Amino acid sequence: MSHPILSEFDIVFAGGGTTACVVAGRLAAYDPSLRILILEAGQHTLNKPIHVQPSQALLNQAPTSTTVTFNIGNSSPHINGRAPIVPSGRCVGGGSCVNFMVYTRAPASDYDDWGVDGWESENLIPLMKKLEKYEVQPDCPTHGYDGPIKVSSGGRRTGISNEFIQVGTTYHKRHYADDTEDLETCNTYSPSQKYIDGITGRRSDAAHHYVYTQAHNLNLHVWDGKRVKRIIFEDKRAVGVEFTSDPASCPDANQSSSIVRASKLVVVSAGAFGSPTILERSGIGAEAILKRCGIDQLVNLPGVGEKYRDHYLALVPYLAADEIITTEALSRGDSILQESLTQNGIDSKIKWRPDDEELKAMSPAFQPRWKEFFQDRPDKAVAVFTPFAQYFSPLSRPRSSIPPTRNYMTACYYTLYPVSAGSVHINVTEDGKERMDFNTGFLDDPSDIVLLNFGYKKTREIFRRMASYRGEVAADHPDFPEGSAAACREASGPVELDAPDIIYTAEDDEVIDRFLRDIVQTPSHSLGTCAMKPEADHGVVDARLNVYGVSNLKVADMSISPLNVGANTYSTALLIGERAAIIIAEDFGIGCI
Ligand SMILES: Cc1cc2nc3c(=O)[nH]c(=O)nc-3n(C[C@H](O)[C@H](O)[C@H](O)COP(=O)(O)OP(=O)(O)OC[C@H]3O[C@@H](n4cnc5c(N)ncnc54)[C@H](O)[C@@H]3O)c2cc1C
Repeated sequence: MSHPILSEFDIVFAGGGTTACVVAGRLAAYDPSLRILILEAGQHTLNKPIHVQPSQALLNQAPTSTTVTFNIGNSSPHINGRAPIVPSGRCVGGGSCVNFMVYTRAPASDYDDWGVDGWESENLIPLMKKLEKYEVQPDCPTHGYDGPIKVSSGGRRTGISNEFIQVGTTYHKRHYADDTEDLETCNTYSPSQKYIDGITGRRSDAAHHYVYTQAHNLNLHVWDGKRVKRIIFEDKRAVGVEFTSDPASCPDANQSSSIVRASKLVVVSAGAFGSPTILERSGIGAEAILKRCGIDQLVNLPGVGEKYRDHYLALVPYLAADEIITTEALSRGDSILQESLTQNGIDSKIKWRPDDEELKAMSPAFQPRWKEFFQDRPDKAVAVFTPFAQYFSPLSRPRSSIPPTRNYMTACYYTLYPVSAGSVHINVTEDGKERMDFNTGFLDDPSDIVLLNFGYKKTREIFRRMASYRGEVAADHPDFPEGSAAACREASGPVELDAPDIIYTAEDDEVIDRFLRDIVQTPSHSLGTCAMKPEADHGVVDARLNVYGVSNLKVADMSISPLNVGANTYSTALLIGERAAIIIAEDFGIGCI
């Protein structure tokens, strides 16, 4: 089939999300004569309130939203037969323009664990500093102060964050620190900072801070609403990209294919879902998968689409006192205080590690994982606990009606290094249509439910001691048997700090596990499907991000992360972008700033 050849560029990016914007923006600044094209399935984000105003973040996840893709996983018995939904960004700037702006960074040792030349933490820390402007506190040695990405408290803090810290440092007996994002500290209560510009109150995303700032550069092009089908090769050398209009973001556009040529490089940067599927459509992947889709194999890389990883999130709401400040009005669409426009409702947290007593109280199914992975690594947290100052129902339980108007607070906790892993591949249905074959792997390994179970109990103990606690939202908690000491109900106030912990029976534990398998969901931290590791170890790209077996083709986004990271993933996506820009500049002999 022949396609019209539109044009030629030096570099073409397949996908224009977080990492692509960092790489393209940096390269355009390093060498303004480079002809760069970004092909992005979603639409432009420039100055659109839904993307720049923090309080509107959740609107991107409304059921009718076209700014995210709702990736639907296969149903699994480990989550009670549910087909989980994992949103990912679909717009210029990708996840960075729709995410929840929670600022966390992985321990430096996570990057050393990757074991990849040039990606050791000592090489990456200068890049972490280069990318950020830490507005919270001056003179912190691991933070940056001149970078494009602003980090602040978001201004006004919601009422419950101090209560969470107060109970954490007394009842939960952990210390407090102003900053636990120094790449080392964990198990310490702290404020939670945000990817929000403290001066303008706007979201700090990759599109506005790397690409739209280069608007004067006529060699940097962004074509939105363009879905990349595959990479075009000549003798295993990537020379171009075939694309159509994206049917979701441009439903009325002509769907015929076009080709654009890349004289120097194609960078696949379509995220943990888009990147492996573009490679597979281009003939790069496992033989059996390509064969079932009728695609001729160009390179046998069985690692493509494998080892999908995420974090596991539970959202458990509580009733809260009438007099506190929440962001409840935002979710109801009520008129809100001007200061709340720059909020995301998350103001404190702990990156938690269990102590001996807590470990003893958990099911022994977690012990081998603790010993093998966590015990001797004091900088690795097992989960993040954070209070959210409004009602938040799990993705799996859409409520038919808005909950009664009153104040709520939600315990959000997510586990950081689950053992379970999944996969992302293409498949073709009987009617010849392509669909994604996506296994999340959620809770496949028995050790993973243990931490979620204990997280429910521990966050409940913390929440029921917070001054604003007024009981549980029973419909969104486990349905404990009648007479259980754990039964959920409305309360007139908190229990005393030294009140005894709730005692759960074996039957209660089963109910909690069933509940968690019903509600566990993604925090949208998908990664790992085009891993940067040796080819023999099912790797897809080498240390310089080159796809094995072909030339002029790199992958740069969260899909290259060879292992999970102990943090929300925007920080790592930005970091991969900064490192990729340097690698490409070096390949091209361009000096970097
Ligand atoms: C709803 C949500 C909330 C999150 N909250 C937080 C948070 O609070 N804090 C945090 O640190 N992290 C958060 N994250 C995670 C973080 O934003 C992501 O890890 C990060 O943005 C991923 O960057 P990426 O470059 O790998 O992929 P993306 O930013 O997803 O970019 C991939 C881009 O490729 C495009 N694409 C895909 N396929 C194609 C194709 N075939 N053709 C053309 N384009 C294609 C997509 O439209 C997308 O724009 C959140 C993510 C989401 C989705």
